[in-house]
Amino acid sequence: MSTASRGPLRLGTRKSLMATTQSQGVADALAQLTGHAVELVGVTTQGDVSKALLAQIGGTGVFVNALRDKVLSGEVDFAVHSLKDLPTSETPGIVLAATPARDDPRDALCGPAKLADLPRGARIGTGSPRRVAQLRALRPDLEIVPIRGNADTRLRKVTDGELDAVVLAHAGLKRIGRLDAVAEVFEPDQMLPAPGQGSLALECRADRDDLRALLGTVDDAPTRRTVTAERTVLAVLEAGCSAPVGTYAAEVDEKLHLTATVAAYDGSRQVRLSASGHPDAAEQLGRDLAARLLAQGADQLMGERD
Ligand SMILES: NCc1[nH]cc(CCC(=O)O)c1CC(=O)O
Repeated sequence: MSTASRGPLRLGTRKSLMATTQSQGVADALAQLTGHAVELVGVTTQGDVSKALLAQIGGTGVFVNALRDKVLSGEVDFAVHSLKDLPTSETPGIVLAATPARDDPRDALCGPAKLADLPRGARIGTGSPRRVAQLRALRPDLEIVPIRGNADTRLRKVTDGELDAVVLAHAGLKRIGRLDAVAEVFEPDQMLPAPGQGSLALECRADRDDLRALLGTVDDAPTRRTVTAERTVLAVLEAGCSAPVGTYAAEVDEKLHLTATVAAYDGSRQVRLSASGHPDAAEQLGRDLAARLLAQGADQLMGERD
């Protein structure tokens, strides 16, 4: 089956504004680089249908599986995901064909003031243990309120006065056109992002070599290396996207730098370590750093919950 003879490429995407914006960006880039028309196919995932279910089964994979099913059945040619929503385990029959150039990986505080200027006991909304733990380490006085829902819903809780601020990914806010809500962007030394945050993932069937090559045209090698280092830490720690694990990798002067943290859920303790290495040894760098985190008690920390 040649890709060229089958009409437009069908791109499977979730239907939210954030997802369709990022998918359209990929579609446009592919069309420009390869001359192939790309059409978006909206797919409803379990995570979109039921908030209760999302809470029950946890974040890992709920946004991903419905898209993967459509890729495997051939209903779509490939899918675009937020990389940080992808479990680290491999899926039989599916390959990660490309990671396009990463958007800003940092987290952002959305509200009327910077973190240091919020009043004592201010109410901050986030459902992510990683963000909870790092916020508590920065400002132990804050009241942290668990929230769910899409970015717009969360931002509305601030404008409605229910919360003083919320923490969201800068990349997502940019994609939905809401950077106006940002009061402060956290530097990695304040808050380490989720592994792969700000990156996209293009997945297709492993047996479609022609398509893999075509999708590979939008791959960005430095992004691939940095997210490989970050996600290897997560994989070795056997943690998912809802674990209190933060990472940040970047290439500077032809070296790959990686920092990772594992925090207790109550933010009382964190282990945080850094390492540098050759960019072509990203996986080894991640593995070694994870081993050092474990040696310093990372698994005990992750086991402690309030
Ligand atoms: N867990 C939901 C999710 N998945 C990806 C993003 C943002 C975009 C990205 O990280 O690529 C978000 C929202 C958020 O964390 O604020």
